[in-house]
Amino acid sequence: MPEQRLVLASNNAGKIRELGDLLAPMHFLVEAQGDLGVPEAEEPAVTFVENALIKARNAASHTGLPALADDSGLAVDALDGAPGVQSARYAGDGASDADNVRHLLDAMAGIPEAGRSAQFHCVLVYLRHALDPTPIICHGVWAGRILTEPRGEGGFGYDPVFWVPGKDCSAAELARSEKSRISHRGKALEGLLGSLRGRATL
Ligand SMILES: O=c1nc[nH]c2c1ncn2[C@H]1C[C@H](O)[C@@H](COP(=O)(O)OP(=O)(O)OP(=O)(O)O)O1
Ligand SMILES: [Mg+2]
Repeated sequence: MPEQRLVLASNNAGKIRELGDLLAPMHFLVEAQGDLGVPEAEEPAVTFVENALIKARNAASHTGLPALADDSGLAVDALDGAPGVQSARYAGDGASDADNVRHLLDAMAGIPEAGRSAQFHCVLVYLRHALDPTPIICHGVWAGRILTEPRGEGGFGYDPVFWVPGKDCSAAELARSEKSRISHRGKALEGLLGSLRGRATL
């Protein structure tokens, strides 16, 4: 089968790595939007699904290619779901992963272990073209707990402070393949690939 080009509507190197791994067995030639000159989209919405649609449509309209976007983040129960869709800019515009992690640990100072439950969410949107009226939309959730100090060198974002129950380590201490098997992103992509396989045309 010939390879179908697909633009990944993300500028996050960690996501691009993980999505690339997971898409490798499919007949896609995956290209990151940054390599195709796609300008970054604003993410003005209050839901992951709306932001993911905006990012996918932006990439599809600038390239004329099918596009896959990922809008994701961390929801902490003790913070009423924050940082949520603000996860990437929790410590302010242009914040680094380390800045955001520190801001989160400060916001949760003094909260005991039993009150530190949290979930990662990932919404993936696949558009065949910018005006595709039937996007594929998949949502994956990963439940865990927020540590009091970072642990591990792998992954990205909030992985060093996300404790994975059942694995007894942080998400940053998991092998990349193991994280992808159980993560919010891995689960969302599993759903997406199932929907794509059921379609006559990609
Ligand atoms: O598996 C994950 N492990 C750790 N942290 C994670 C993960 N998945 C999302 N996150 C965090 C990173 C960022 O703080 C926010 C996503 O924000 P989000 O706007 O979707 O992505 P982004 O701005 O980094 O890249 P882009 O919009 O170009 O795809 O949630
Ligand atoms: Mg973003």
